[in-house]
Amino acid sequence: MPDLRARRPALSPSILNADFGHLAEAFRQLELGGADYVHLDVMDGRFVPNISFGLPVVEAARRATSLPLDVHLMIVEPERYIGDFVAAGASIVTIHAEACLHLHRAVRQIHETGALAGVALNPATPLTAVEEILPFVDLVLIMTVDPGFGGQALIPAALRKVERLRRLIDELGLPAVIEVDGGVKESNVAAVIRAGADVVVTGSAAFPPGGSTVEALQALRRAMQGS
Ligand SMILES: O=C(CO)[C@@H](O)[C@H](O)COP(=O)(O)O
Ligand SMILES: [Fe+2]
Repeated sequence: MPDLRARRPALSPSILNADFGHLAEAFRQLELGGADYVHLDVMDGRFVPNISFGLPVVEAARRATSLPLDVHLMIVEPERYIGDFVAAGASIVTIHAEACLHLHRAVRQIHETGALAGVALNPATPLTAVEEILPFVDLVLIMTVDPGFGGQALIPAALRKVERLRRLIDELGLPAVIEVDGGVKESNVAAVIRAGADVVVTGSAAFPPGGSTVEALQALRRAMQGS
């Protein structure tokens, strides 16, 4: 399992905006560009209005790359599929607090399967939704857009939530890392890191239409270092 605290700030590009006809090439580009993780956005058409992909793509990703797979489950009742996604190759399984009634049990289930556990919050969900589970998770994912689609603009108010979570985690001395997902690009990634992100997800910024993913990731990394 990856040591989430060893690589900070880390880059977890999402393949949502990649060319699905050439996924193996997308994984190669992410490795060449120096990605730390690969972010896989699983959407069920119920928790979010969009359907993306499921287990076969996670399995294919596992075969195509040695990078740790950071699986973001935007599905209702995620506890029903935790074992399957870990068996498919997920290193980190992140479930939404809004989608899961018994978070404590689900987080324990993720750990029992041998993966790292993350809990995600939508922009309108207050931090109190994760306060009680915070000591038990490896990662908290703060959505800076409403989930469901790539290419949306980051909601600036959501960064204030990242700042508050940073303070809370540091005050309590907890090991959980903060991942920020949605609308992160070269022009705002430094601000996202200054707000307290340990891991940043970039979807559309990692796969610019007609552009180079390797160059995009290198530019993001430079911007991250200038934070
Ligand atoms: O979870 C999601 C969207 O629901 C994200 O991971 C997006 O895939 C990120 O894409 P950009 O906002 O960076 O284009
Ligand atoms: Fe995501």
